[in-house]
Amino acid sequence: MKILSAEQLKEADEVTLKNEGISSTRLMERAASLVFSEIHTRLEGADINIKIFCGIGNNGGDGLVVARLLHKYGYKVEVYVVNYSDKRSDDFLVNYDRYKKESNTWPALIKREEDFPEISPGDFCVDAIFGIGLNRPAEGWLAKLLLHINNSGAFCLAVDMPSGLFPNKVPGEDAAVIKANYTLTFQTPKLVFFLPETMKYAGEVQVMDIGLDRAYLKEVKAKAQLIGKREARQLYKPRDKNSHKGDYGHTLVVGGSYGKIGSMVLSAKSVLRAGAGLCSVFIPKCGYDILQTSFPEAMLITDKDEHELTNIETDLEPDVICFGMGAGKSSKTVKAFKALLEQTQKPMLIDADGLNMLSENNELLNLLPKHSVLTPHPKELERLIGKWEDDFEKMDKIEKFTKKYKIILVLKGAHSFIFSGKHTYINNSGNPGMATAGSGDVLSGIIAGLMSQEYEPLVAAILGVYLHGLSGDICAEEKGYEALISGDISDNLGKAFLALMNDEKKI
Ligand SMILES: NC(=O)C1=CN([C@@H]2O[C@H](COP(=O)(O)OP(=O)(O)OC[C@H]3O[C@@H](n4cnc5c(N)ncnc54)[C@H](OP(=O)(O)O)[C@@H]3O)[C@@H](O)[C@H]2O)[C@@H](O)CC1
Ligand SMILES: [K+]
Repeated sequence: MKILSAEQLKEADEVTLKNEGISSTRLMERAASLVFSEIHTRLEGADINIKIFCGIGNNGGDGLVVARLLHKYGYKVEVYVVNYSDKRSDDFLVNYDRYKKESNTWPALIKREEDFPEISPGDFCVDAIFGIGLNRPAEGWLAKLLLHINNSGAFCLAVDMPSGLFPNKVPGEDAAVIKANYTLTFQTPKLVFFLPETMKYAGEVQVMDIGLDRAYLKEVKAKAQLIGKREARQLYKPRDKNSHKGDYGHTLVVGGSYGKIGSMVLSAKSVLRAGAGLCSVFIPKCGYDILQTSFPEAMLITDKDEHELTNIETDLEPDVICFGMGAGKSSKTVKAFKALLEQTQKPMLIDADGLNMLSENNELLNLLPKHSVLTPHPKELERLIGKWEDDFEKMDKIEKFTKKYKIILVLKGAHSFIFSGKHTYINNSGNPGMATAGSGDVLSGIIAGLMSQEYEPLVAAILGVYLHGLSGDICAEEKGYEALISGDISDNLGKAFLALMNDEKKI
């Protein structure tokens, strides 16, 4: 699903009005009616106090439509107009009158702290103060109102965006922003719902299709795309019945050092679980028994050194090399890595200590084969590209980095981001149970395993990250977050492939 900017959404709004020949009031009615339906479906006529806070722009107009419809259906509604300015939008005014007519009451006006209503923890608040039109931080009594809603302990549903959250930048540290429990957002998700610094504000997000112009939505160039099951499924290549293991490629997994052979077991297993035809493993001698015993499906080659990688020599011609897990970064290993890079033309997957070696020996970056996939977590990323001010600057820096070295970068996190230089893809599978040792080793194996099956590196990265998260979701259903360990993610990858093609299953 495309993630559009506020400017693009406004343009889509205008194109829709023109092409459908409808008024903006009609479009507001359509959008806000969906919000009402969603609330009505969930509350089922419950006898609770609903407090609706409306700004004076179009987000406030949406709030007034919701208020009118809830009132009509017999809900106990109190409406507060947050009077931060006298410049009311036309559709706000239309719906202000409609609300008054429907309810025979005047909404309460909030223009200073003394006007704040008491909010009980059992109340249901609707935040329709600001949407995508926020252009400066909320200040003074307005900021206090946002915090008053947050501190009330009441359930808060945000319309389109939590108020105080900018669509295109990170709010300052002391900024007042609504912390919504739930956000019903119009047409496309907003980028800030997925960035580590801002994702806490939106709570659970649901996208409402308000029927903006299809042709516009199809044509518009989105800066980022959200990857859910539908998008991931389109990337999957079904197997030909008449095929053999040679058709699914050969991955060579290189890494490991004394005490860190487990990471190699996890990566290598995941290579085959992801469907690669063959998997060879190159490790220091000390890992021989461990690997042969725990993963007999792999072919094994050892370094001359007992404890670390010193010379990665093989006669193999793998389709992809997955490098770095548990490798350490001694000077001997750096030398071996350099020699490996010099011999390799095909895109590689580089993870963990492979990334750390790149950060400490920048000249190696120039040796990376084109379209290689790097899979850092935020700390490894910082070592690679330096510090950033906020998530937006981080994204800019990553874009430049990926363009400069012609690589693909997977930034691991609650929502992993995949950067191709031109586009950004945001993964929407996975859960907090996956924050566990070895989870990244499994991901490297999955992506490399897909690369060896002739998935383009970018496609392998996007599909691999999605499947990794989906498998984690399946594991979490069975085991809960705490007990989930990374071997489970690898072992359940088969179920993830099945779930990818299965509409009936919830995940
Ligand atoms: N996209 C679509 O297709 C549809 C969109 N719809 C809805 O429209 C919403 C966007 O509405 P909107 O443009 O009127 O902006 P909104 O967020 O209500 O802000 C209002 C005004 O607040 C002001 N202001 C800003 N910051 C401020 C501050 N810190 N402190 C004080 N004032 C501040 C600023 O005015 P300024 O003072 O800068 O002139 C701004 O214009 C969108 O989120 C969705 O809910 C649907 O109805 C239908 C389909
Ligand atoms: K809002």
